[in-house]
Order: sequence, then structure tokens, then C-alpha cells
Amino acid sequence: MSEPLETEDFFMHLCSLAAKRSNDPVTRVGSVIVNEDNIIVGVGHNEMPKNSNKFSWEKDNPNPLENKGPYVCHAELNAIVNKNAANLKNCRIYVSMFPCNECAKLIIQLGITEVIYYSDKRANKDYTKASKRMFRETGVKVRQFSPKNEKISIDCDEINGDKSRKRRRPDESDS
Ligand SMILES: O=c1ccn([C@H]2C[C@H](O)[C@@H](COP(=O)(O)O)O2)c(=O)[nH]1
Ligand SMILES: [Zn+2]
Repeated sequence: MSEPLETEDFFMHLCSLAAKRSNDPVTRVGSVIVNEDNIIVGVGHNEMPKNSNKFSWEKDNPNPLENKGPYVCHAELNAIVNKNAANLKNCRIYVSMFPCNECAKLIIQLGITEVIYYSDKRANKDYTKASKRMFRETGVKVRQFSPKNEKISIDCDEINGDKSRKRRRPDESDS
């Protein structure tokens, strides 16, 4: 049995797990919002608007309206709209990638006080620079975080403990 996951490692790994739900073929992003008691109040990944499969995941089409950019709902936006709390004041947001300027605005306006990110691979983009400027100006704390164990394994069958035991079929009864 592996060591228990530390709290922050758990939140960042949960971002990676949420990101795995994305259909974006290039960049999958996950986000988790946590309140002051370390309770998760929202989870999201980047995805196209609900109820349509008409939007393309392209990014280099000469027609900008055929690219994903104008349509894709960002992971942070989805974590926010999926919230199960009355408000997000004083919450922290964990993200697998540094938030863009549009997500930064949402984060600030909702009263989220800290952004914890894994990747800063878009650091040279103006929208990232604008996010950082907004966070700085508004006092939102920002910190990069890598889980102590960057790789974890997820095996649902661990719950059965004894790995030598044959997994029970759904139709098998106790007797
Ligand atoms: O704050 C952000 C910024 C971007 N995303 C999503 C939106 C897209 O699906 C990808 C970025 O695609 P690239 O091909 O790497 O440009 O990331 C997000 O969820 N949150
Ligand atoms: Zn964004």
C-alpha cells in the first residue's frame, strides 16, 4: 500500500485527473476549488459548451471561427460554475496550468484569494502576463506547486486489499 496522499498533493493530482476528462487533443486542463476548511467546492476541466458537438478543437484554422478558442469553456470557469457552495469568497483554486486573463478576472471577482498552479508553460503569452498583473494588483496570492510524488497510481481494485483475490463479477452474490 502506498503512502497516504498529502492534502495539497491530492488537490493537484485531482486537477490532473479532472484534466483527463477533457477532449482537447492538445492541452487538457483541470481545476479544483477548495474552501478554508479544505473542502472541495468545485471541479472542472476544459470542454466545449454543453449540448453541442459542432465545435472544432482546431487551433490553426485560417478562419478564427473554426478554432476552439472562442468556444471552449476553460477549466477554471467550469470549476466555478460547478460550485456547490453559496459563494467562493476566501477559497483557493488549484489549476494544472496558469489561468488566462479571462479566468483571472473571474477568480478575482469571486473573492478567491489564492491560485496554486502546476504548469506555467504559457508564461511568455500576453494573457498570462495580464493575469499575473491582475493578481498582483488585487492581492491574490499565486504560487507554483508540484506534488511531492509527481506520479501516483490509481487502482480501484486496491480497495479489495488482497491483490491475489479474484475480482468479483457484478452478478456474484455473497453466499
Ligand atoms: O485559463 C485557461 C487557459 C486555457 N485553458 C484551455 C483552453 C484550451 O482548451 C487549452 C489551451 O489550448 P492550447 O492549444 O494549448 O492553446 O487550455 C483553460 O482551461 N484555462
Ligand atoms: Zn482561462
